[in-house]
This record gives sequence, C-alpha cells and structure tokens, in this order.
Amino acid sequence: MISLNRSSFLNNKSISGSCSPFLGRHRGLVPSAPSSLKIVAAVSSDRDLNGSVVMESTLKALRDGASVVEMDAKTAVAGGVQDVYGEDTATEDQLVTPWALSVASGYTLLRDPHHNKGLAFTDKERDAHYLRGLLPPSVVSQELQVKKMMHIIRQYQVPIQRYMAMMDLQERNEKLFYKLLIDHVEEMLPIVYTPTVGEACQKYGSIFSRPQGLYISLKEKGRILEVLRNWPEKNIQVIVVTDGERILGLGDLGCHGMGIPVGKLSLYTALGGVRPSACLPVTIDVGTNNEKLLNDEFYIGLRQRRATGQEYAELLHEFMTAVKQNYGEKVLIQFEDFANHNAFDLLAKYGTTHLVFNDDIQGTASVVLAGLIAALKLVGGTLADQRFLFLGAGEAGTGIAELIALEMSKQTNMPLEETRKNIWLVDSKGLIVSSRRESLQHFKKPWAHEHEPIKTLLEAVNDIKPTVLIGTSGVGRTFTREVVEAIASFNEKPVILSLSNPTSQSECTAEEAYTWSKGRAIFASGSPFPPVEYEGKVYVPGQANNAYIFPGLGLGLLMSGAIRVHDDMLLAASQALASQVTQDDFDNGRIYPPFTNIRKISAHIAAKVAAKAYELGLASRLPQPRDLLHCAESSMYSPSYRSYR
Ligand SMILES: NC(=O)C1=CN([C@@H]2O[C@H](COP(=O)(O)OP(=O)(O)OC[C@H]3O[C@@H](n4cnc5c(N)ncnc54)[C@H](OP(=O)(O)O)[C@@H]3O)[C@@H](O)[C@H]2O)C=CC1
Ligand SMILES: CC(=O)C(=O)O
Ligand SMILES: [Mg+2]
Repeated sequence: MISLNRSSFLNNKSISGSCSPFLGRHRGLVPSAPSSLKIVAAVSSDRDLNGSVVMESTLKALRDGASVVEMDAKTAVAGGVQDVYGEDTATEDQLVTPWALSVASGYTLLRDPHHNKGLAFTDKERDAHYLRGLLPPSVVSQELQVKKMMHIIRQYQVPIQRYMAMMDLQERNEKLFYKLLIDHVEEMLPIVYTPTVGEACQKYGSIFSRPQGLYISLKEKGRILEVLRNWPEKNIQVIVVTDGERILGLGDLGCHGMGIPVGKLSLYTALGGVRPSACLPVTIDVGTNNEKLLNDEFYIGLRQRRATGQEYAELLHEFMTAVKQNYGEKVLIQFEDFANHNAFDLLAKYGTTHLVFNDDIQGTASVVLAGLIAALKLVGGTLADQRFLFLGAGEAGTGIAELIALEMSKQTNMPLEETRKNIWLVDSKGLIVSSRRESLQHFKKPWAHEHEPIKTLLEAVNDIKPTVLIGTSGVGRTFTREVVEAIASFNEKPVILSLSNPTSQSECTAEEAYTWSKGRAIFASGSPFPPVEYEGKVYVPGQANNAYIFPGLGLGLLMSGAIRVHDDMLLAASQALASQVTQDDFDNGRIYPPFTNIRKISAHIAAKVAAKAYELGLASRLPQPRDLLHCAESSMYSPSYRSYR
C-alpha cells in the first residue's frame, strides 16, 4: 500500500531525498497520482476508475521486485513525463512541496483510510505488512463488517450521531464507508446527505474533529496554487466548491458549509462511481454575515463579514485559474450552494472557459424536468399543455423554469419567449409581472409576464390555475392547506413538488400533500418523506433531488472527456432519468425510481450525457467507445477490498 506523505519526509529526509534522484534515474517511470500508485500496489488491479489503464508491464515489474513506480498509459505511449508535483517545472527560486512516497505497513497502514481493512486483513496480509499483534486474531469478511457497522449506526437514535459515525468511518476505512453507503443507499442517503447534512453544517464547528476537504480563505489570497498542491491526491477529476452563503434552505453558514461539498462528493463516488481519490471538496471562505456564527466560539471560519465585489471576484478568479493550472482543462467544477447574486454570474463567467456547472441551477432543473416528463404518463398531455407556478424565483426556480421552457421549445418548435409564457413565478414580493421588471434581478426578467400584480401564492394559484406547483423558496410550510386544496380543486391530478431542503424547509410534507388533495396529488420533495397511508392506500413520495443527476452527469462528462457543459446534456440526462421510472413506480405514485438502483440509473445518465458530448463535438476522449453504457458501468469505483501482496 503505497502512500504519499509529507510526514515521512519530515521524519526521514533520506526518503524524500530519494524522490528527486528517483525521478532522474527513472525517466518515463515517474511517480504520478498516488491513487494509481495504490492500485498498482494491489495485485489484481489492471484498470483504475474512469479509464486510465495501469500497464500490465508495470504490474509485472512490481511483481519482479522493481522499484515502486507508476507508469500511466499516457506516459508509456508518449514516453513523456507528467510533472504532477510541479517539481520539474519549478525554477530554482520557486518553492516546491516535498512529497515523498512510502509503502504503508504496520500501524501506519491501519491508520490509512484508503487502505485500512481493519479485521478483514487476511493472515497472509498481516504477516506481509507487519500487522501481527496490532489486530485481534479474528479475521472477518467485509460483509460482516458492513453488518456490524449497520448495527452500530442503527443504535443511534439521533440522526447527527449517525452522521458523525459515518464521517468517522470515512476517515477510518474508506472502502467500508462506501460499501455501507452503496449497499444501504436508501437508509444512508438521508444521513450523509439531506436532511442530516444540513444539521451537520449548522453544528459543524461543534462536531468538527478531523478536517475534510480543502479550505481556501482570504488569508490564502495570492497563494491558492500552493494550497492546491498541499492536497495529497494529484489526479483530481471533480471539484465541488461552495462559499457557504446559501446552504440548502438554511442560509449563510460560512465555512461550516464544508459539509455540503464533502457530502456531494461522497455521492459522486457512491452513486456515480467516481473514485474517491479523484474528488476534491473545497470551501472558499470569504467570511460570513451570519452574526450567530461570528459570535460562536466554535466557529471554524474567518471571523469577518463577507468580502464582496472586487475582493470576492479576485479570490474566485484566482481559484478558478489555479484549478485549471494544477489539474488541467478537464477537471469538472461543480458550483454548489452559492447565493444567487454570485451563482449566475460565476456560471456565466466560467461556463465558457472551464468545465463547470451549477448544481442548484442546472442539476436541479434536470432532475425536475425528468420528474415532469415521467409525471405526464400519469397526468396525460404534453409539457406544453401544462401551466407551471413556482414559489421561489432564485437559482432553483428560474433554472428549472428555463430548462422546462427549452424542452417545450424543442418539442413544439415554438420560440423560447413563447414557451416561457406557460411558466409563472412568485418571489418574496409576489407574482413576477411586467410592472416589476425594472427592479428585478436579471435572472427574473424573462419571467415578467403581462399581468396585474398579485401579492400572495394563494391568489396566484387561484388566478393562474397551474397544473404543476413547484416550491423553491427555501421556506417551509408555505404550501398551506388552502393552496393545496385550491390546486386540487381544478386538477384531477395536481403535480406538487416541494423542493426546498432540508425537511424543515419543505413547502409541505408528503402527508399534507396527499391528505389535502384527498390522495390525488402527484408529489415529490427535495428531502425524503416516508410513505403515507391515506384512506387505506399507501402513497410513496419520490425524492426530487439533484442527487439523481449530478453523479451520472459528472461521470458522463469525465468518460467522454467533455470540455464544456451544454444544456442539451441536461436534457439528455432528464430523458435518461425519466426512462428509468417503471410501471411499478407509477403504480405507487412515484415519478422517480427508487435510489436502490441509482448506480444503474447513473450509468444510463452518464451514457446519454457522454453520447451528447460526442454528438456536439465537445468530447475529447477519442475514439468514442462503441458501448457507452458498458463503458460507464465498467468504469465505476468498486468499494470491495483489494488483495495486498
Ligand atoms: N431538491 C433539490 O434538488 C434542490 C433544492 N433546492 C432548494 O431550493 C431552495 C431555494 O434554493 P435557491 O433557489 O438556490 O435559493 P435562492 O435564494 O436563489 O432563491 C430563493 C427564492 O425564494 C424566494 N422566497 C424566499 N422567501 C419567500 C417567501 N416567503 N415567499 C415567496 N418566495 C420566497 C426568494 O425571493 P426573493 O428573490 O424576492 O428574495 C427567491 O426568489 C433551498 O431550500 C434549496 O435547498 C435547491 C437546489 C436543489
Ligand atoms: C439539493 C441541493 O443541492 C440543495 O438543496 O441545495
Ligand atoms: Mg445545492
């Protein structure tokens, strides 16, 4: 188990001393990503996730006792050298990070979450890796470890304790963490993701034990590239970044927003099969305007009010530039939970130069469109036959509205300006209408239709008479009984989506939607609700959450080597997700498939997204694989333990 660390350098200069000469002695056989190195060290490995092949010759050389080196496909074919540490390219006056390679064994191996197997180390491995006596004699299977962990986690009554137990496991034994998450996805998702991750962010300072992810604060201005180089993994493929200003529907949580990128990336691995070492969670700390946090002795971020304007823009620009410089053109950057006054601008600014997407605007749009396409099977008619009303006209609301309008336009050949007229949005000041145009933020302007001003949602429902009601306000219990009864009074099957997270912010509960509509609502929510029994029938609400989309979308982008995200990819992802809803789901009133099949679903989404990337000429991984679905499925990370020689 070859791991890369700086402590070995600090403890033993001769090890690091061997790094540079080592490079010199083995031109073409350079140390590259530690993740690949780990795989090289495992006897059975021949391919790492997302395609890079570990050369059989390297494996053979290792078996034959050659030095511990890695040769990736690129290096072997071109004979070139990937200077992942920046050491070769650094001039004499530039500082370099003294990364060193070492083989983890004994106590260090047990403390290395990437390689630790706990009691699952075999007797042979215990002998080979100096583990004798460091573990009790029993040898158990990974399945038994999963069973035991589930037993422990289920004993915790409080969700945050379950969250902490999961985070602890992730820090201790990564493969076991992912096996648990994958094998028990329906049960574990609400723990590592919404709603519990919301509570975890609110309490992040108090529960903080070991840091996860990379913190980039104003203190690091001018040194972000250096900071990126402190991260131990070098082959990063996906970054989820937040500045913590709009964490779920919980507002500005500053640096405590880190729980979100960490959680989202664990889903990239568990749901989308992207290997964990390729994932980098980042929190940009520009301060917080949350007074409670500023006065909280356990707050872990900068104690200052948020930087804005040029100072903010410069830090973000330095980050975006450094990411590209360090990880190349094709690293995927997912913007997450930024406030809308930055989110739209960042997406517009970097959408043309980087592989970026905003999950709250685009991922959410794609998942909701998928649900609506599926819902049409229950409601009847086409998308263009529907009238949509949103509560909330921010990132999620206008993002969804725009994608629906785009899909309608494609289906009907009507101009976008026309299809938008089927869609109405209410914000905190009431219905968005033309008389408000001048004072509206730019992303609301396309929705300012001709209409008398309306102040309340109930009035808007009664006036617009929507067939579909979508909550993206971040404010709980805003779909009141009157609102639900009103929409149910003129729709046989009203579609009601309460998208706001976490559960406390949901516009209504599943029980309220079914009861107040007398069992006629087609309901889905951002955070999960349990099944509801109403007048003897059981209704199973779906979860309209971007977690259905971003892991598969990301995998498709990586697989194809896409260089940009295109709206047609979001539409392709929606169609792929909608096609996975079965008759059995419909019979239960669901417009989304269960998360139990999510890896299969993500593979389908990835294949369609990748196909679209090739079709649009945005794919760089050539030639196009013949069977993209097989390619997606076979490249997924496996949480099963590997054998160590
Ligand atoms: N299910 C999912 O997958 C996703 C869910 N979400 C959830 O959606 C919610 C909103 O996120 P996002 O769009 O990014 O947030 P934004 O802050 O961008 O938008 C919120 C919108 O809600 C409006 N609003 C706030 N309070 C009220 C109110 N009392 N009545 C009417 N409108 C109100 C705001 O009005 P104004 O503009 O006037 O201030 C604004 O237009 C969050 O809870 C988030 O968790 C987000 C992404 C994905
Ligand atoms: C799900 C999500 O991305 C959000 O609530 O912000
Ligand atoms: Mg989000």
